[in-house]
Amino acid sequence: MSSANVRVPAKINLCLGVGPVRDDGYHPLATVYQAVDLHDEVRAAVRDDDRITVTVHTDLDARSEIAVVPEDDDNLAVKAARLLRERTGVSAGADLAIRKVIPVAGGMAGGSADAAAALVACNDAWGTGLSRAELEELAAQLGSDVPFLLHGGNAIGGGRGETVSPVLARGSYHWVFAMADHGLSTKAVFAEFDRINAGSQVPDPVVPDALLSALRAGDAVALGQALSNDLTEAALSLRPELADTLAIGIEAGALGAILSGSGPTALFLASDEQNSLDIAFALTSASGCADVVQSRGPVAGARLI
Ligand SMILES: C[C@](O)(CO)[C@H](O)COP(=O)(O)OP(=O)(O)OC[C@H]1O[C@@H](n2ccc(N)nc2=O)[C@H](O)[C@@H]1O
Ligand SMILES: Nc1ncnc2c1ncn2[C@@H]1O[C@H](COP(=O)(O)OP(=O)(O)OP(=O)(O)O)[C@@H](O)[C@H]1O
Repeated sequence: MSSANVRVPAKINLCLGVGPVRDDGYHPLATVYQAVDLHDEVRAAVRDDDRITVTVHTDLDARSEIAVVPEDDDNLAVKAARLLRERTGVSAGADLAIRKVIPVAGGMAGGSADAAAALVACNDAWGTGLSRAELEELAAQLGSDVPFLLHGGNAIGGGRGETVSPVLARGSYHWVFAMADHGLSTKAVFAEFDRINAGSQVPDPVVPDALLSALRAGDAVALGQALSNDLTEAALSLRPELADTLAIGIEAGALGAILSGSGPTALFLASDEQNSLDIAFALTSASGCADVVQSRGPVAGARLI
């Protein structure tokens, strides 16, 4: 029986501009995504019958939220496989096996990553032969972040996050991630953003010029200063202790610190390997911080291995 294995990265948002809520409940975004070296793997094995099953394997048992990754049709990887099957009319089923490393509900698009990986894995295992562009169309239907996880590298995200366009960027960056011991719901953080901004005029979001020129120049110091996230106030309102985590990393010499997407993962830009170690060491003692990971970015998007 044919099978395919795909490696897919987590994402961070170097900036996350959020506009006023749209009629469909989503918010317009202006973001710069970066794919980082923290990967899930998804294997698709073709079945004789038409069932699509999923199993999730992880070493992340220190973080209890792993229990909430569904091993049924609610798993985003299964939804991706079903969508591809509907689109192509293929009749086969698949057994999906996810090796989970990306934190769950951490603001690093873990579920979206598995959906992107499942599209690439099933497209190969079933021999359905859709192009990258065709897979990106399906990806946008699965979630705001999914198209970027196919793309990888650095990219500007528009619309509700699903439109991805290239950005001129140089350099490889050292990141430190502080994973929280409890996830935050993306939906709840956007709802808190609306609550905080009720009655005020939220401007249309933009990608800051300072961030684009820092990336063009490959200037880590300037990038550290340009990092921004419009969901910070909302996420801190729901999880005030994250402010302490951000402060600890800055105190340890980080070039910049922000929450990843809707949080609660906090991310820190380090100047080099030694600075990254110093920040990681300082964070291990932060309360509410379940794990600290050193990483690099950018890396490629979902790829067959
Ligand atoms: C916060 C980010 O991670 C930034 O990259 C993404 O916007 C979230 O992407 P995602 O998890 O793929 O989000 P989706 O599955 O599309 O949406 C989850 C929920 O988040 C809210 N949501 C999401 C994206 C967006 N542009 N506006 C929203 O208001 C909506 O309530 C939605 O029901
Ligand atoms: N394959 C999957 N991996 C993780 N979570 C999944 C998956 N499929 C469905 N889910 C559900 O999606 C919820 C959000 O998980 P996810 O890890 O994608 O959040 P996130 O990283 O905060 O997302 P984002 O950064 O895109 O906002 C989980 O609580 C879980 O119930």
